[in-house]
Amino acid sequence: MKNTLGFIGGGNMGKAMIGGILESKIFAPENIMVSDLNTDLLNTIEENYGVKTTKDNNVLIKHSQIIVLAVKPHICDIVIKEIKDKIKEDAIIVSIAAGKSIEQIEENFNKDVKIVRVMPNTPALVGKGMSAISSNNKVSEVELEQIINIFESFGEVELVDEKLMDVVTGTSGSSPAYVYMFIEAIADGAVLEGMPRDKVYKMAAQAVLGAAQMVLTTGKHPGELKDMVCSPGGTTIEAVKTLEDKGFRSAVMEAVRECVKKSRELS
Ligand SMILES: NC(=O)C1=CN([C@@H]2O[C@H](COP(=O)(O)OP(=O)(O)OC[C@H]3O[C@@H](n4cnc5c(N)ncnc54)[C@H](OP(=O)(O)O)[C@@H]3O)[C@@H](O)[C@H]2O)C=CC1
Ligand SMILES: O=C(O)[C@@H]1CCC=N1
Repeated sequence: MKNTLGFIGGGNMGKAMIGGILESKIFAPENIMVSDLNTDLLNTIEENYGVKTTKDNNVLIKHSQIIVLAVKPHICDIVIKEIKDKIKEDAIIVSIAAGKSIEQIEENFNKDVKIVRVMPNTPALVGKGMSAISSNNKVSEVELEQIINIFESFGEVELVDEKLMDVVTGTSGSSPAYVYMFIEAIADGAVLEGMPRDKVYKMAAQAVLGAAQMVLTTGKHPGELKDMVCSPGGTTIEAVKTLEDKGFRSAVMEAVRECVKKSRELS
């Protein structure tokens, strides 16, 4: 039972985490189990990752010390109902469901359970995840450390006050989607101007990667870094003016706000 990890739900986020964890080698494939309703998906996961799979969530909880709820938020209630009577006392439940509060999960279990709430993101798959973590008071420091180690194996971790979790969803949980749209839009602009499509995604993505790395490593304000690209009377400031005219910042801020609102509604 020790050091066994189970994923209930082998969809996009479950697979991204499994990929990141296996790459870092903190768990051997035979110590990871995935349960899902979809047999084809389980077969693919077993083939690609070499982990154990089952269609029965109660088989999974028997084999796993740490159980990640990686199903859609409304499915969590159904899954908890299914497993709550058989859950072991020392099991740690890790919920990654958007908008599901620790209190709601405790109510669903209706008994003392160790619960950690995490908001990860899909770049976990390539070791560049960002995860925010909160836990209830049943989780010991050692156990929390164990969970932090798992999420640090595929990226960065921040401990946050649970009341900020919905904001985290809008900030790092969902934002990879906004960034992919941004990359796609830069690429489409380049194609419009005659660049072959096979080159544009690399160019746009590498620029985004490098810019993000600049924010993380220089400690400079993003505005200062932007100013460093804008030569006086040059090309970039023309682009910046157009983005301002079209409401780029406001659109992104509104998008984050709507995302956070939806996450709050889920609770
Ligand atoms: N995707 C992301 O970027 C992120 C997602 N999350 C959270 O992760 C959770 C999963 O999201 P995501 O991976 O995108 O969703 P997916 O729909 O891709 O994956 C969920 C998986 O769970 C399966 N499932 C449904 N019911 C059950 C059940 N009763 N028992 C076992 N498995 C079941 C689904 O099967 P089927 O499709 O057949 O229903 C599906 O394969 C959500 O709560 C989301 O809020 C958090 C951070 C980021
Ligand atoms: O779209 C969603 O609901 C999930 C939560 C964060 C990212 N994807």
